[in-house]
Amino acid sequence: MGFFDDLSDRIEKVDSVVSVGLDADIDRIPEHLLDRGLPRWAFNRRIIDATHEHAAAYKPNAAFYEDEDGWRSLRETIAYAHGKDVPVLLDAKRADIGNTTRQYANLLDDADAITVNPYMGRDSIQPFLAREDKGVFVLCRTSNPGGADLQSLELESGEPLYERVAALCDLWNENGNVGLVVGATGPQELENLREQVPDLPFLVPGVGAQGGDAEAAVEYGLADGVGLVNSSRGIIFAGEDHGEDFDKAAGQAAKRLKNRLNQYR
Ligand SMILES: O=c1ccn([C@@H]2O[C@H](COP(=O)(O)O)[C@@H](O)[C@H]2O)c(=O)[nH]1
Repeated sequence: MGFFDDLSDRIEKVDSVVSVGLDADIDRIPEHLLDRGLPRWAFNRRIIDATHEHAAAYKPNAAFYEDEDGWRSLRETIAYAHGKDVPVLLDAKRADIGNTTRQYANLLDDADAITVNPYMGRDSIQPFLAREDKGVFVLCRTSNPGGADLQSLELESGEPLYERVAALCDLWNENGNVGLVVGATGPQELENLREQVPDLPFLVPGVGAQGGDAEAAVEYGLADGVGLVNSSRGIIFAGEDHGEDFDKAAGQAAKRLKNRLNQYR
């Protein structure tokens, strides 16, 4: 069983395509958790307890864990999510020359899937692609306002660069473990890409705090029912003003997003 088979089972089990983004920003974690040994882990544990019934996957972003306590928190978080049978996609956006990227690929020893950057070409992500049982989501058309600066540049053929990335990913998908990252803030690009690569599942960030198009995220993000629509801040900080009960609000936010997305499935 590969990552996308496991994800498909999980989606069916919880009737949800919601990816809960665990961007455990230490500056937004409730104050009463800050005196814990690993506040980000204490926070994530409560978030996972409150949201796992609605989560097709968890997506911690590595940026929020890149220090000594952060890596420990991340490892505990991944193990805890696995204890609840939820796959974990590490949003790390890695890639480098072969010798270096082989080290980055070790991140997949813990996580089930990862995001990678295609800018350095196939060899820079090959060690990830070679992990047949793991998912590899390649940045294609990102959700940020500057995403178009390079990704929408027209090549001589007339196609935008992001479409070339998608075409290459289709070729690189020899192990059936490749997906694309396509933001919900670009519904037209989502539609174009779905038509171009009908078999590749998408990770669609940008609904929630970034105001992306939830309907397009579902309509075009899923390939044969498989894909992920992510919200991070909109779920995990939904209870920011609720003190000790912050987790209940997160659980409700995850459920609300699940129900909203399910209208379009
Ligand atoms: O194109 C992209 C790629 C990745 N992200 C990441 O997803 C989450 C979104 O967080 P929200 O709080 O739901 O806005 C975050 O980790 C981003 O780094 C993205 O937004 N867009």
